[in-house]
Amino acid sequence: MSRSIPVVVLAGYLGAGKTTLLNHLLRAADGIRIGAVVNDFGSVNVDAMLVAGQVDATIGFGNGCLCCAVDEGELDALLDKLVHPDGPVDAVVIEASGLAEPADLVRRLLSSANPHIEYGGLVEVVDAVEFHDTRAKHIDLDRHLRLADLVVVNKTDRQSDAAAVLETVRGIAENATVVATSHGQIAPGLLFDRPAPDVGARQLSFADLLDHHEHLHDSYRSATFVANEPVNPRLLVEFLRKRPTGLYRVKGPVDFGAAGFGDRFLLNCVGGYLRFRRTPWPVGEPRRTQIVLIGHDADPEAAIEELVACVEPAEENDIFTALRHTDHD
Ligand SMILES: Nc1nc2c(ncn2[C@@H]2O[C@H](COP(=O)(O)OP(=O)(O)OP(=O)(O)O)[C@@H](O)[C@H]2O)c(=O)[nH]1
Repeated sequence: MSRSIPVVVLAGYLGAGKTTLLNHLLRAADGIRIGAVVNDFGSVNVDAMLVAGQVDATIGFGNGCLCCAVDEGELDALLDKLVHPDGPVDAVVIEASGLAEPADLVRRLLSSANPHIEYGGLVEVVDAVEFHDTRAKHIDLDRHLRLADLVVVNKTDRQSDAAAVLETVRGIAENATVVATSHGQIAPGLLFDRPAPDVGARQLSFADLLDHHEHLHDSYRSATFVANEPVNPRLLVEFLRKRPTGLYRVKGPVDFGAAGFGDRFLLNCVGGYLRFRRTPWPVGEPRRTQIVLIGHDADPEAAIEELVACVEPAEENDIFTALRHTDHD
């Protein structure tokens, strides 16, 4: 099966902590090979990463601004070096320069012709200490927060009233997952895939459906929903649209049965982004839905109960709700 490589865009105003967060991800990725696309080589700890065998591909830009440096074609060429089925990386992080417009970068990424790329979310890093000043100086900050799929409120170690900053950010970025950190220490599992558990070919019990994992030290939780009966496309899309904001990523193969023309619909839902990729079921892959839910401050168990309620026969037009969000291979 061809791999899809998540590409995460890391944005935030000058000095918010983007490079610190990237370095943390490179250190803590635990076997996930990250390709880092940066605009300032000097500040990324490339030597240390090479020593630890953690960096497999890094590409820098001469003029310091990714957004200005590449048009759509050039971004594609750049990602082609990093992203192909047998390529050297499992995930890519593009660090936008402090002044870049994140919407441009996301748009360029989404229109990429590279078939192996998967949108991995827009992460906006915010300096908790400078938040009010930055907001006063940059009228675009609120808009950037609203665009973000994940907001990282960083430098909470230096902000005595971090709770107030968090509340303000949550009020602005209503649909984003908001995480408080110091030194950018978010759980890599919030951004990048972990392999789905192998549930084998046996009959699944309700306990299997509720199979979930807590990563207490990582401050994120994941759960896996498995269904052997077809899922109703309308109910699934409604669930995804209304899910709690903390449920950051939802992904995996979905079986809509005859309503889905017997095809496999690969779901990739990150923050406000929702897309299915429709392909025939690969030979040997069991036709069943296997969705992984990854969240921060969210209750995956409650979400799984809602997903159980989506296992329903589809009405004639229900598939159109999913097709509106579907790409063909
Ligand atoms: N106290 C504290 N310092 C931090 C934290 N995160 C980052 N820093 C420091 O803040 C400064 C800026 O961090 P960077 O990671 O370089 O920020 P950036 O967003 O990449 O900056 P630009 O590339 O200039 O836009 C550095 O000196 C970091 O060591 C944090 O959570 N707490």
